[in-house]
Amino acid sequence: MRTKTQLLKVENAGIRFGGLKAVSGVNLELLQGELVGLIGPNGAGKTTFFNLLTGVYVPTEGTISLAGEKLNGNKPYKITKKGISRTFQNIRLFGELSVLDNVKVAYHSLAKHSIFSSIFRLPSHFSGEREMEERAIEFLKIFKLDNVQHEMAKNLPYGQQRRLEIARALAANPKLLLLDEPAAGMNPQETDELMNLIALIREKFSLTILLIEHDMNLVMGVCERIYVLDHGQLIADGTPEEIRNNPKVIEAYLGEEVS
Ligand SMILES: Nc1ncnc2c1ncn2[C@@H]1O[C@H](COP(=O)(O)OP(=O)(O)OP(=O)(O)O)[C@@H](O)[C@H]1O
Repeated sequence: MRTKTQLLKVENAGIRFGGLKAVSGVNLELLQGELVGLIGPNGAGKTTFFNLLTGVYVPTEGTISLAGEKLNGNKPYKITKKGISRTFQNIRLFGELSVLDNVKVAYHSLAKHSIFSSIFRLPSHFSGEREMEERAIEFLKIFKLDNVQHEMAKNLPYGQQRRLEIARALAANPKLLLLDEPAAGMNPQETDELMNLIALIREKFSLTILLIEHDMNLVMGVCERIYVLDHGQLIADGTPEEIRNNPKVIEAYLGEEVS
């Protein structure tokens, strides 16, 4: 059997806000191509952990490396370029821009053609722009959003906005995609479709995915492994079956409604 390469390595990472250790001593590893869940009760530190991975916060302890390269201290846009993209718990789209432009914006941040060629509208600018648009439309097709490409993002129904956010994150060509509660606010049918979509994009783009989700059916259904945070610390990791039966996890969730 071929061994998989390590993509993300997090060693003893944490952050404190004043006296509060929001995340502490986290060790986590993702292999290339894995689809892994990150769960935990409200306030456990999941989103803060994503903020550490993406450079929104600088860890006050530990190290984070992607493909062997240390990321600590890099600005978020640099970390995106190095290969980590994310979606947000509360959807963040450019509401006044079209669906297509929302995806193209992500390409622009990575575009090879220079500002000089853009300002002076040189041929290289137009070929770059055309290529970008074609690729963006390809993405929208995968997400079944090509038929609404000229709509303003803010006018899309909620489920489509969630899909657009994932499409935009993917357009940055990440190695690692972080999804923060992608099924929040979706009905069961939309959630099912989303599960299939996540499996499909992982396959198609050889992606590694880390998924925060409160919907246990979704997490248990698609993830190969799951990490569990509670009060900022990892209390368990394992297969969905192991996590389901782990007494520490059950205790952490006691009093919480597990959907
Ligand atoms: N910038 C900040 N300043 C101070 N405290 C913060 C900051 N960001 C997060 N926290 C605190 O860190 C803890 C973890 O919050 P976080 O949002 O990461 O939890 P979560 O697991 O994502 O929760 P939920 O499932 O409800 O989204 C909470 O106590 C929160 O109040």
